Amino acid sequence: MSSEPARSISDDDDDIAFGETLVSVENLTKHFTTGGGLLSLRYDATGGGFPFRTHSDRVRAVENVSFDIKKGETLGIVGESGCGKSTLARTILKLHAPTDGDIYFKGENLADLTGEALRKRRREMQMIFQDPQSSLDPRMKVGPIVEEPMKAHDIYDPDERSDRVRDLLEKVGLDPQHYNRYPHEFSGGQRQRVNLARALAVNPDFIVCDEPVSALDVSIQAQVLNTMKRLQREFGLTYLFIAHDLSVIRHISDRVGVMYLGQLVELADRDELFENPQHPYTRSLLESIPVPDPRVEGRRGVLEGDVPSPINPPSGCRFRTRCPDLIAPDTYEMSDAEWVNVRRFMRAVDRRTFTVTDRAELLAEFFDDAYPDGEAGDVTDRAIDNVLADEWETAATLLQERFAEQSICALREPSYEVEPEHGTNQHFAACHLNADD
Ligand SMILES: Nc1ncnc2c1ncn2[C@@H]1O[C@H](COP(=O)(O)OP(=O)(O)OP(=O)(O)O)[C@@H](O)[C@H]1O
Repeated sequence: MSSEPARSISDDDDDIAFGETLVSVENLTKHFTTGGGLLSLRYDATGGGFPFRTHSDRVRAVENVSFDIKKGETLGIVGESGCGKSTLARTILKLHAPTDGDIYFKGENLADLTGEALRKRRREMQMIFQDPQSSLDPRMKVGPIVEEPMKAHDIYDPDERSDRVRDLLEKVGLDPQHYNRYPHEFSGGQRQRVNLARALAVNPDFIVCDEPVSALDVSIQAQVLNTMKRLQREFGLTYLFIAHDLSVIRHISDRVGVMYLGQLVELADRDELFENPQHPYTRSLLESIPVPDPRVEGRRGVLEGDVPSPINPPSGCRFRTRCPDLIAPDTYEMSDAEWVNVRRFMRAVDRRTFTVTDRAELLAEFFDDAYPDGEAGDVTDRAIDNVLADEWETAATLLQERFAEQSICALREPSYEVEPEHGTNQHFAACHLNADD
């Protein structure tokens, strides 16, 4: 966390002390319903032209997410595209209505606020988006763009506002003389600085940054991130910082949350998360960071398989269908080596990643060192017969039902606290491997 700000420009009497909880997100859930609205009204070509309604799908974009953010800290949220990062950000700021769960800001439940109280909280919570170009009106000069939120919230008189704009332009690293320039006259990095000035114009406490440097050249990213850090110290800001790029997250965050398919799967201090990751998904993400020296060999490409649909996510742990550490079902007696082979065979059948000509070849490829006995062996035998008879679908279903679906990873949703090795803050990891038994 950055040190106590040298100067606070906040005018509030309800200020939260540095290091105390500013934002609390509790069991936040956001589902989108698609396909069942007006757009799904179709004309039935065979039935007299009356519109009929198709079934609707429920996209589980964010599910049961909880965390606190302390005043003055940066909480980074990382995850692959589509895992729900933007939806989480927008729901926290009430740009989407939550399906369930609560958001507390300065101890107040945002759901309970209306009118002036809600307006005030909205002013205190600002957002910066990924694309600095499209979030700036090309017909407006930069001065009025930065001034506009002050007008909207009716704060400061007109002279104060334009002085404040010039001051803010300087603070974000731009020339105050650029007041009369248009957005297209700036580079991408400069435009993101204009966005920062605009967000700061209304004295926020909390800024949600949704991929703010992803559209920028790598060489510019660090400069903008360093400016954001400096502004954080100067104005006592708290950031929720969303990115898919782990190096960006590592650079800016005090704590990091990892999202997968709408859920938070791990949350820990920055160093703890990067040095002692406890969720197989986090480990896979960290291992997929490109190695600068191509001669250094890592365990690369471990994130196999597609991300399942958020409309019908897997039961239990959502990462289990891709997890390299899926836990063996305790219904069978299997050695570790046997389970590793069964799991590899099951995944390969599911994804049809091999061709076979006969049983001996298949056994050599998957079960050279260990073949399961007893019931697990019978199931594997049947699956092999199915594959050899070109009945892949039957084999895949059999293996899924008898092995994958019997694992604790499929049967129970995981949620565990882990003893941190770095620092003393909470380390949360939603993986059954962390169950202490
Ligand atoms: N308005 C919407 N209506 C229906 N589905 C939506 C809507 N907004 C997002 N989604 C779906 O919710 C899921 C999460 O999307 P979201 O944009 O939050 O992910 P993300 O992690 O921010 O991805 P990216 O980094 O690509 O922006 C996706 O499956 C997405 O298609």
